[in-house]
Amino acid sequence: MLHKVTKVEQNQRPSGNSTRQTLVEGRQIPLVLFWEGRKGWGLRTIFKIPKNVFVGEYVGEVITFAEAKRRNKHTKYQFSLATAITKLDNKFLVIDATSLGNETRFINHSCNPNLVAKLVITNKYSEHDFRIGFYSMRDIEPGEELTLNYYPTNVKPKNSKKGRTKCW
Ligand SMILES: C[S@@+](CC[C@H](N)C(=O)[O-])C[C@H]1O[C@@H](n2cnc3c(N)ncnc32)[C@H](O)[C@@H]1O
Repeated sequence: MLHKVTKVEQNQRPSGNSTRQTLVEGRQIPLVLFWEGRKGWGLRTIFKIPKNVFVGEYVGEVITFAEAKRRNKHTKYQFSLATAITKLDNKFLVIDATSLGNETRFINHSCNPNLVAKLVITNKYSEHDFRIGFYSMRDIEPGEELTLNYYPTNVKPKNSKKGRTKCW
């Protein structure tokens, strides 16, 4: 699974409602796990979430792309950072939530998502100290499923044909 990481957050203000600050403070919104039929489990909110609010952090084992490929039967909960700046010794990194993770691994894909993934640099002295936060792209109504576009614009999902992306 590839996710679109749209923004690198650096040089945050020391105070104020910055992306980094909200991520470090942790999730403040109650979410529920919901059976979404053919999609499997999904996450829903029970309260309204305003636009630009931190919703959750994608956590798991941080592994190399090579190790992720080695685990190829268990890729469902792998969050690839291939499109971001996080190259380490020329190896792309992946966050694997298969064995260690939280509720954000149940967020399903949509071409019309209500969340966006942001790469948040948490240490101003090191670009390698990063975390992945999910933020609301718009107001999200109570009961709505939380969704993310898994695919960056430059990556075609397996089901795409000649640039046409099948959208769920
Ligand atoms: C990160 S998991 C999301 C949680 C998953 N639904 C579960 O029950 O564990 C990604 C997997 O969910 C399923 N999935 C996610 N979005 C979907 C969608 N829009 N339509 C169908 N299946 C979807 C696919 O099986 C995908 O490999």
